[in-house]
Amino acid sequence: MIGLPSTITACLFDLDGVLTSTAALHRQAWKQTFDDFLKRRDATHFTPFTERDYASYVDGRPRLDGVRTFLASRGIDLPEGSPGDPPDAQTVHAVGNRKNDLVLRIIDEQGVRPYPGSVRYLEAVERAGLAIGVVTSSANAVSVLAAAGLDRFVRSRIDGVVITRDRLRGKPAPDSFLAGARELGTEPEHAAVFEDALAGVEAGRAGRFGYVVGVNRADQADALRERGADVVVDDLSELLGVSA
Ligand SMILES: O=P(O)(O)OC[C@H]1O[C@@H](O)[C@H](O)[C@@H](O)[C@@H]1O
Repeated sequence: MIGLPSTITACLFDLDGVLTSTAALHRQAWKQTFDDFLKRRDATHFTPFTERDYASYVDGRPRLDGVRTFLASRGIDLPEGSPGDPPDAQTVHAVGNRKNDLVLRIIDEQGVRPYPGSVRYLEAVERAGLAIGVVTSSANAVSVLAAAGLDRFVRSRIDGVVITRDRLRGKPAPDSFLAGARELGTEPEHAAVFEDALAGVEAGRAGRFGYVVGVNRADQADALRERGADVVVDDLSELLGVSA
């Protein structure tokens, strides 16, 4: 038993914070990036980037959407710029590049760890014969999946690179999850979404997926439920041995 309704034939997992512990590394890199940016822009009125800012404006969204959404929340509008902008330029792309340099350095230093409960859950899902896909906004998913040794489970992957290439709207829009379901040949009503980010749970609800599992890694169980999670767990292993 894997804790899902019997109508579910496919599972779409977010990556950072659901399968691997990399969500905390992204949060750390974003905080440093935005705090440096805000201080440099106006040191006198500096108000730090908070956990709440991360959950509301950045978590789960594609990198550049995170930059735009957070800066808009502070009334800051930067030119888009272009992908090759140097990290110290005053553009949306440059801020994104700065964060990416930093997160890659942090990942390199601290390593990528899959949650043991998530590995056990993936094994159980595989044994139960359900299809497995990963749907993440991160453009670094290929290397993170490989470093965590999880690529062997994954039949389809929609990531930040695919989202940009195919011009999909990022989470909280449902497009990336809908693309994941399509790749697995499943209708959304027969697929379950697994998400730790508020924007991701919202995307699962907006796409009318058959079941949305909220994974509570940041003390936000109520908010995950409010955004549309059918069930909230602290770890995927809680679903093992449970019938929904
Ligand atoms: O910067 P990347 O690796 O493309 O990741 C984009 C986003 O990917 C999501 O998985 C994370 O929750 C966000 O924190 C991150 O910003």
